[in-house]
Amino acid sequence: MSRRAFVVVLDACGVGAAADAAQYGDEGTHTLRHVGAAEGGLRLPTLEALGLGDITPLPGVAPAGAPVVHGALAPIGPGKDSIVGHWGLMGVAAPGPLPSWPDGVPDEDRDRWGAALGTGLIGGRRSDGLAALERWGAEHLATGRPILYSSTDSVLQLAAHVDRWPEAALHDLCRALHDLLGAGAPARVIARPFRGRPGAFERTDGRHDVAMPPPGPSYLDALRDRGVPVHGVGKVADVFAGRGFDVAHPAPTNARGLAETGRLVEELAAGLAFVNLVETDQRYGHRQDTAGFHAALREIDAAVADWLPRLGAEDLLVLTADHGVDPRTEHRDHTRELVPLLARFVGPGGAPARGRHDGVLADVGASVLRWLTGETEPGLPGTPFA
Ligand SMILES: O=P(O)(O)O[C@H]1O[C@H](CO)[C@@H](O)[C@H]1O
Repeated sequence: MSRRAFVVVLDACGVGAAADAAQYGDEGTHTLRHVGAAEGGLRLPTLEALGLGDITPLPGVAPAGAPVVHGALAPIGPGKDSIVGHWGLMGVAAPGPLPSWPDGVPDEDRDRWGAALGTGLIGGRRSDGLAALERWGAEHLATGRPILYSSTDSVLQLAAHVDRWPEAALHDLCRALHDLLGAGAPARVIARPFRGRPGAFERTDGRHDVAMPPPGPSYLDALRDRGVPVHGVGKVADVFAGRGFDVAHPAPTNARGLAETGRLVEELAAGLAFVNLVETDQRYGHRQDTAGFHAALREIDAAVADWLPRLGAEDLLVLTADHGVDPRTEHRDHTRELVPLLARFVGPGGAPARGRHDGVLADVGASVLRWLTGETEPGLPGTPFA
């Protein structure tokens, strides 16, 4: 059997507040609806035809005549960032809240860490990433000390100018900080290299996430145990600390991610391609740039239109997300939301499978395992829809 599965994560494309969103201050959030409202309606003909507008009412997106399997999926553990979202899709939940610094890192900790690393650190506040560059970039250039900042997520970030810190050296420094913090480390320490001059700093494509391994086995491990090849595109292999992946294809931009996915649609002989398309989060979502967000969605829509005719009866395509980043919130952080499910595959009768499936993120991993191997993994959560 040479079955294939493509799971494509449209980063941060939430479809409405999760049941416990109030605990995160995220009542009433709905990323895609509010992006659509801000842009006078979403123009996404391919996703519309698949059934995006059947999942939830969205400005500009009509219900489809014959939607594929579609619904909304809820998170399976605490948190609302990429790492817990991607873990959740593959059946792993964080056992509890992971270390975070929503009020910033205390100065004494920042200075102690900086001394232990031998570099010194500046900043330390909770900050938007681009604002952090403008606030501390000149001081960083003058001192060489990397900029430390936090968010509401279990994340610490180190930003450094490429003239001061080659990207590889910054990646090593993030690994060193993660190791230094040991059991108190966040889920991720993220390297944010940048270039340019004050007032015109810009990030490079050299982002790197140093992540804690998932706290338990995932559907990726279940696939590998059964000899199924697993490919990661974009940051997905990083957020699993590489665990469960045979091949990682870098994709710092959506253009790269879409091109890599198109190539895998063409060439992958068998197995899973697990894809993250980062720009609706990193480039547009956190910046509350709804026009950019919509343009990125339209590029994805066009790519999906290109893939669909190249998929056969042995192929499963899942379009989903990991969390939200609602542009209407006062903060610019992630939002605790349900994520969309659009699953295109041929059902037992030989016709395209149709119908509604509301469940949890882990249903994606359960479906991939069953699609590719015919088996289930009783120790992991999730109900297959395929
Ligand atoms: O503002 P930037 O640096 O993009 O940071 C964002 O990126 C982190 C990882 O997704 C989040 O925790 C959020 O704070």
